[in-house]
Amino acid sequence: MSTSENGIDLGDIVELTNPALESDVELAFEGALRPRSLGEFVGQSKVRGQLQLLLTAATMQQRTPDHILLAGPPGLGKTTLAMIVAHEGDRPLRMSSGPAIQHAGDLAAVLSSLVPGEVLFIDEIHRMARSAEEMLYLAMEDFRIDIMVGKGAGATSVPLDLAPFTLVGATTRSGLLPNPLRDRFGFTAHLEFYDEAELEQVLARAAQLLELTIDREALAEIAGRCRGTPRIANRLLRRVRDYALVHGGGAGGADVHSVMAALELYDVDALGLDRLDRAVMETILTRFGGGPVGLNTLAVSVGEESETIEAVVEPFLVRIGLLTRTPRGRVATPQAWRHFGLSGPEAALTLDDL
Ligand SMILES: Nc1ncnc2c1ncn2[C@@H]1O[C@H](COP(=O)(O)OP(=O)(O)OP(=O)(O)O)[C@@H](O)[C@H]1O
Repeated sequence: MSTSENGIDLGDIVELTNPALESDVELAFEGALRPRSLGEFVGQSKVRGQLQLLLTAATMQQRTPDHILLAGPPGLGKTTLAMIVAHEGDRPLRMSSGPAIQHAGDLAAVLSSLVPGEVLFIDEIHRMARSAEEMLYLAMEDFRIDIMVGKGAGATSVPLDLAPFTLVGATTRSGLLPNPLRDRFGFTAHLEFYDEAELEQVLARAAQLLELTIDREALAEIAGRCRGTPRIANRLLRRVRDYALVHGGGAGGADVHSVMAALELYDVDALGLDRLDRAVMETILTRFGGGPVGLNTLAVSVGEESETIEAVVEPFLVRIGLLTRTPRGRVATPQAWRHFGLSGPEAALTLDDL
């Protein structure tokens, strides 16, 4: 089994070839590449500095760190940071998610079994049941919950003390969190998309862990196409590694030509737009004359959940200047018309043309 310089076992990841295990392999791959300390975590320097201060102060005072909310689009490192919070303070970590907490009882079971100082990570915290949310208010503030015993007129609430813990909540939609919950976090970190220099660092680190030889030009080419997102950077790197392996006769090195060929094969264009990004933009441009078009209409037209469009697709398209959000709906920018090789709203097709 091969072990990287950082002591991470990669052999079991590389050796798995059964397609049925592909998603497990992806997960293992993601896990193996996760930075384990704030020092290893690339980019987000402001957030790193803020977290470092919060964690150091808690250690100096020998108390549990304040509750932390991590907000931002998927794949920017929220889960990784939650793990680092636990790891840096040498604290146990419990992982859960909003969709798994559909009743107050689900949350009570988790909270009542926490050990002192434990870090509780709740991913997609905006999707937790309202009744659980209310229980969480008291738990976060007083490390206490009220358990209802009995039913109807005879029901009584019994207070239950909890071990002090740190809640790390992650959300892609911080706007959906009720204010009372948001206010109970001692610190909110807003994660931003990564710039290309940072993504090159993420990729160089991952290539080293994967023992893949790749030059700077090739790293820059991938960095420009990964939507400002480390998860996508790592995923594209994996496809490039496959390509280099197959077409390089097993030598395993990658250059800019193998990067371009691999990414073209997987339909990742020069701006890093993927199939869904392109479907959204082409729908706005060709079916709706460039917009404005409402979110729900757009979602139905491309056959995707409106939540996915809003949280995953749009932030990136807005960031790279292809889309603007207006009160009347989404509008394609002149840059979008150019990128898709169309000459302007007058070139839009009518519905009958499609
Ligand atoms: N700053 C970073 N430096 C290096 N690698 C990173 C960084 N941020 C994220 N990654 C890598 O990107 C992958 C995805 O990160 P992570 O799972 O933490 O994202 P997330 O924000 O929790 O996503 P989601 O919202 O979908 O749960 C991980 O494999 C991690 O190794």
